[in-house]
Amino acid sequence: MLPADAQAVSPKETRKRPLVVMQSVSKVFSSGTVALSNMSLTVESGEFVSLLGPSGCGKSTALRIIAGLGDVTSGTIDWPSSRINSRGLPEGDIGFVFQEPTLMPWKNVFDNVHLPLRLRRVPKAAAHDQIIEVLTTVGLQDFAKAYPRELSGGMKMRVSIARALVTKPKLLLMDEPFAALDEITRQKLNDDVLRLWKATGITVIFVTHSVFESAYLSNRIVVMKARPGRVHADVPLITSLERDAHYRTSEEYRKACETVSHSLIGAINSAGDH
Ligand SMILES: Nc1ncnc2c1ncn2[C@@H]1O[C@H](COP(=O)(O)OP(=O)(O)OP(=O)(O)O)[C@@H](O)[C@H]1O
Repeated sequence: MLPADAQAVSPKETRKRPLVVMQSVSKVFSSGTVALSNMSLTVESGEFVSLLGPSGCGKSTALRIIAGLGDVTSGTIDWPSSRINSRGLPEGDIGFVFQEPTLMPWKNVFDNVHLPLRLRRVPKAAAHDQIIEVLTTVGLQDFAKAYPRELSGGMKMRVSIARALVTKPKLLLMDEPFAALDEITRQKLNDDVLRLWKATGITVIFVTHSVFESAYLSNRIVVMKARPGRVHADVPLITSLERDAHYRTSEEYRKACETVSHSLIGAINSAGDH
């Protein structure tokens, strides 16, 4: 007979288990700025969630708090399906991709990607296969010896993604990673991230200003509003269509963009209302 707790969880429910639960989180900086007020958000394993909202609505603050890069003023962050380490973060790590690639210019691509493993005292030789594997995943296997100055903006961002993935995290947090790139490169990287997400089953929380980007990538968009930052709407985006070049010109994508755009306008118009 199964133990009682095993009986209580069907396989479907196991898949749907929350990975991270933010409950009534508020963040007030020492300047007095209320960046977040009573923000609640549950993200389940395997979701691709975008946080979308106007500048200053607290998207980056929320992401940094989830990553353990900042503390909360009140409220809680829980990881119901993970073992927690001494820093209050889930074991198995979190990958973080910033808006800037933040590579070390004096190190080559291989060494830049090695960094998170080096911090865990994994020597280069032992990490070799893992690093080449993740570079292959982002299409940079032939650039392991190149230096950041020899790479395009899109390639540098791929290195940054490889560095975030090299520890095989369960959760990938991306803070407007492609905002500084040209449209074509951005679309290519959007496709790469989607491919990675599908291949690995990783959970992604993606911060963006772009309605079009969020509607292309996500299966759920959390629209935020400002003054103070909080959730305005939670928009599920379910489609049977493959997210590819055809999807970008489909009626379904156009409708998704329209729905999300209306929600964002509502968030902007009601900012400051309580
Ligand atoms: N370290 C900090 N100290 C004081 N105020 C801060 C700090 N970081 C962010 N803020 C303020 O908190 C609010 C939310 O900022 P945050 O960067 O989270 O918003 P955002 O939605 O990510 O904005 P953007 O889209 O412009 O990056 C803003 O008013 C910002 O000025």
